[in-house]
Amino acid sequence: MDLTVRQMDTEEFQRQRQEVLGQWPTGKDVSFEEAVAYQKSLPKSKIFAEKLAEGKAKGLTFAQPRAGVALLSEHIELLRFLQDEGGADFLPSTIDSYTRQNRYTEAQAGIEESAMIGRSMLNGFPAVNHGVAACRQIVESVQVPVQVRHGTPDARLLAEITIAGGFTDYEGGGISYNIPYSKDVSIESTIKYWQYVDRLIGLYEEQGVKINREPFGPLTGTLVPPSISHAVAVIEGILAVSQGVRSLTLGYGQCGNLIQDVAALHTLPVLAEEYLAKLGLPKVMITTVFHQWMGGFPQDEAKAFGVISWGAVTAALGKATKVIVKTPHEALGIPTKEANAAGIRTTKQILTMLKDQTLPMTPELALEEEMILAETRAILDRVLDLGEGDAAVGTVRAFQAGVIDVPFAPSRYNAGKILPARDTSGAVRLLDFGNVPFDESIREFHRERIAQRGRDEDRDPSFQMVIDDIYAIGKGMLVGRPR
Ligand SMILES: CC[C@H]1O[C@@H](n2cnc3c(N)ncnc32)[C@H](O)[C@@H]1O
Repeated sequence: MDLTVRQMDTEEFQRQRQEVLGQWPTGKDVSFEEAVAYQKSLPKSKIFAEKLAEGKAKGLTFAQPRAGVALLSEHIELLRFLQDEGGADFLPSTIDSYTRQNRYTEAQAGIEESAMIGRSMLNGFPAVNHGVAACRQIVESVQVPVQVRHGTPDARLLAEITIAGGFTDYEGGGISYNIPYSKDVSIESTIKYWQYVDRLIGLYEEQGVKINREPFGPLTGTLVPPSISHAVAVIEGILAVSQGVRSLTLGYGQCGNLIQDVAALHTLPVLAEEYLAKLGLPKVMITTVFHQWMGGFPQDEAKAFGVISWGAVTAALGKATKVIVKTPHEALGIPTKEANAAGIRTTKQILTMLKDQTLPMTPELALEEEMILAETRAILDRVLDLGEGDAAVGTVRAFQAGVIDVPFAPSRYNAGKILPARDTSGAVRLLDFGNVPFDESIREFHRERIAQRGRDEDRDPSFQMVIDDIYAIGKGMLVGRPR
């Protein structure tokens, strides 16, 4: 395994670059020097890292939707609507599934079909096919910073084109865009692909261009315990900073219990700073992003707004820098622009009402923070041991050993031995620990709380609880109580 966490050398980067820019005709429009000049021509109001820094300093929580459609003019119309009618503080361009799999020929067919039929036949914006000039048209058509949101294991060409196109933030990572999104792609290969992405951004940073990076926190979005998602987020932060990234937004997907989720938001930046320092990496700007519930949603729109609101409350009380907004069409599919804007307005109403409130420190909150810190440190320390100090090598070995194990992940590189279930207060605990390196005191903490739920529900803790929890929110509950 020639994988290493060390910064990619220039020769290797340039060798890959020739291949990457040749993967689709639009790659030929990318010129690094010209793109640096274009990025530097952008007003500060369009630089993601600048606005994030301002929000962090002021203790604000910003709202950002997901959104993407096939054709450029419709995509611009959609983003402007979400900015003007939704009040979005940041805008996305959610990339379609074909592009995420580097299937640009099918993306092209989707564009042509959409133009013919008059509606989007893709589930996102095919940025590679549209190319650099089209991305710049998007950036120049809106007033707020724009981010690339996707799920791409090999995201090298997408990064080249969208960053040259003026996007100032790039989501994803070699773990978080592999394990939840692929079945048969090795972790080593995607870590390497993403080291290219992060090295490209490092080269922009060396030219004075700020590009923020946002590892994908929620992973499978299904009962992922904070320690697992935090371990992945911190590792992807380490991998990115090692390649020259200097601005990170670390993410976490809502689990649903307020105390646990606020504890997760408090501890994530603490852990990132701790491990970046431990590895002697430079200090970087760290912000947080909270994803409103990523699991199954109620079909009923009023109930969906309830779920959206609960996520907004948690983001506000947990002082996340940014919250990713869901829509009342979540259970149905790609939302209309009206539904998407409504989700943002609902969220911003709550963010504004709660901006002067915080959740007080209580013994329960302190205990949750202590547990998340202990659990995540146990995982990260084992990863570094396995890698003999190299976080990249350690990550590959940690997945092989089941030390990092993401619940309900499709990847065959994921052990899939751990089993999460909610305790009686709705906090996500582990019913089965698999091979995650938790000591007896941590295990007892989880076992006792799940046992208490069993007593409350008059049933033995079992896989049935997990199934009930997965369907619970769609049925209007949080904890999947038996009939
Ligand atoms: C990470 C998965 C989330 O992204 C959302 N999503 C995916 N594609 C789009 C899209 N094109 N427009 C709006 N939301 C989208 C989807 O609803 C889900 O909540």
